[in-house]
Amino acid sequence: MDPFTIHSTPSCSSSGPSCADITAGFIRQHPYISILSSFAIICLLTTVWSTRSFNAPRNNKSKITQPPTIPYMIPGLYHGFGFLINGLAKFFTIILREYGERTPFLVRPGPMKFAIVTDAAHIRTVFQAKQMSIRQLHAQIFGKLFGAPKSALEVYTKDASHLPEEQRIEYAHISLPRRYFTGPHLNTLSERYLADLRHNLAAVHFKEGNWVAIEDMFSYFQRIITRTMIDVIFGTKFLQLYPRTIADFWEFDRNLDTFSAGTPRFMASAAYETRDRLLKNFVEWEDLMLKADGVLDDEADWNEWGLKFIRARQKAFLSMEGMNAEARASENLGILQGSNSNLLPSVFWTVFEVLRKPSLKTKVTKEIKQHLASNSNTIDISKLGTIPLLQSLHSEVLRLRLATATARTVEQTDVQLDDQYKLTKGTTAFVFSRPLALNHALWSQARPLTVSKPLKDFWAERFLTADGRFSVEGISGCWVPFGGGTHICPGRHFAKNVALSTLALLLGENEVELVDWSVLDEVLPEEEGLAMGFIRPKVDVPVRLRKRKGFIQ
Ligand code: HEM
Repeated sequence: MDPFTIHSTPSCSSSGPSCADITAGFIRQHPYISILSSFAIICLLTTVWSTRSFNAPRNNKSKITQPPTIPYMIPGLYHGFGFLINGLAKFFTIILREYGERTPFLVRPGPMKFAIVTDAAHIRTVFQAKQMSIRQLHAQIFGKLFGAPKSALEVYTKDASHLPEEQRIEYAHISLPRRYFTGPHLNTLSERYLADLRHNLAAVHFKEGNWVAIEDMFSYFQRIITRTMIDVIFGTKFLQLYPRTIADFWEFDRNLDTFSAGTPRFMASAAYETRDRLLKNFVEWEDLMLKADGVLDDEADWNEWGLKFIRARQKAFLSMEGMNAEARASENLGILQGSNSNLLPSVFWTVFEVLRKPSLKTKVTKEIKQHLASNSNTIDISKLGTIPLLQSLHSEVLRLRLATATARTVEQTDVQLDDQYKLTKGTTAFVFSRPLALNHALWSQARPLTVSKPLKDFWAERFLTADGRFSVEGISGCWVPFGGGTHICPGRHFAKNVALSTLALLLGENEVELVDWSVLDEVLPEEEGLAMGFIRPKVDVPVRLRKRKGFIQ
């Protein structure tokens, strides 16, 4: 065949069928084309319309309305697709990166309505509003993330005000942690942590006089500190029975987004199997505890089955209708996650920042030496937590290296955010710690001294006042790593004690050095917009440790 011959193709000519006829015939033969093109047109129009309404200036300023909804493509589904494919953390990260400057606004993954607030006054309102609660969110979290059975979810949402206090979920979630993570209980708990950490460090490999190389400080901390936290909270029996828990927990934690997006089991079977194993172990462990004579009523702050706090919770759950063994196991998985997930990076970055700045290391070591317990060369944890420099160091780590999210849902009447916007029933407001932590205008207005160094940089002294005191006065609205209001993290004092006593133990009882200074520039990723989670070191940080003879002199 002549390669240059132009072959005839169906064309629109005056003699043959018209263009419209050909198109109509084609569409009749392929009806899905018309459905797809109608859908594309609807999406296009919806995008144009929703973008215009999001950007439109507010004409009627006297009318209080809901915040605008960020642009979307598909009516009814709104932003549901992005939510499903990305999971909660990535979804919010993308949204904050794009619209973070324009809050408050609404995001709507399908039937849910989320409000994003970053203004300090709005956040105060959200934390304090009586009409907002955490109930709906808890039902979601325990159902989706921690695998609670459907039959238990009502416990989180139904009104239990007619029941005795001990049979309400708030008793286990608010009253008990407040009681057992403060005052004398906090001291016992923190001492226990320090003793167990010392024991676990010694058990690994430390001998006086020998340098021990650690290839990656982050995974080393993951193993040793998670072990210590589990020994303290759930007792030493737990890891004896289920030694795989540490690895399983971090595998579970890595997959939180999979669970929050509601990914079906067949698409993430390994993640679900890991969670099943953790839950099964908690069920079995509790069963053994309940069979052990007198353990549940033991008044000691700690025994080999864990903290009194855990036993008191188990007892409370046993009296609540719907909280069966599986539901109690998900609650324990929640405690395992809540007590380790953010804690680990906070300890890692605290130690890392001190090790990489020799002048800070010298100052911190001097403070630790000055605050040893009287008459002995051991660490006095309650004193440690009052040293201004260490308090500031810890707060700065939480400000810059963690990204926490807190949420509350409007239960009944509207909540007025300001003279323009309100949140209506069913809206869940999200507060993210990180956009606030990096908001220069807010910090400089609240306390100008805090921005003497750029907020994107780590500055251990940021929270010190001109006369050297530690204070969050004026800046508490921009620093919310622990959430706020009634549900503010009850473990925050313990978290501080853990981070600072780990640092003091490492520096005081050991010599610790970074091995490879050349990796320092590569450790920190650019994670400005991260909405939830923590800044993970990009490369391994090798260190070496040598046990001192006694405590540092
Ligand atoms: C640096 C470490 C930690 C951070 C950044 C952190 C952060 C948070 C945040 C943001 C919340 C939600 C607060 C709210 O809704 O307003 C929370 C709740 C909670 N945290 Fe922590 N947390 C840490 C360590 C711990 C530890 C060590 C424990 C216990 C041993 C703990 C126990 C809890 C509990 C039980 C809740 C639930 C409170 C409730 O629902 O009322 N946390 N935490």
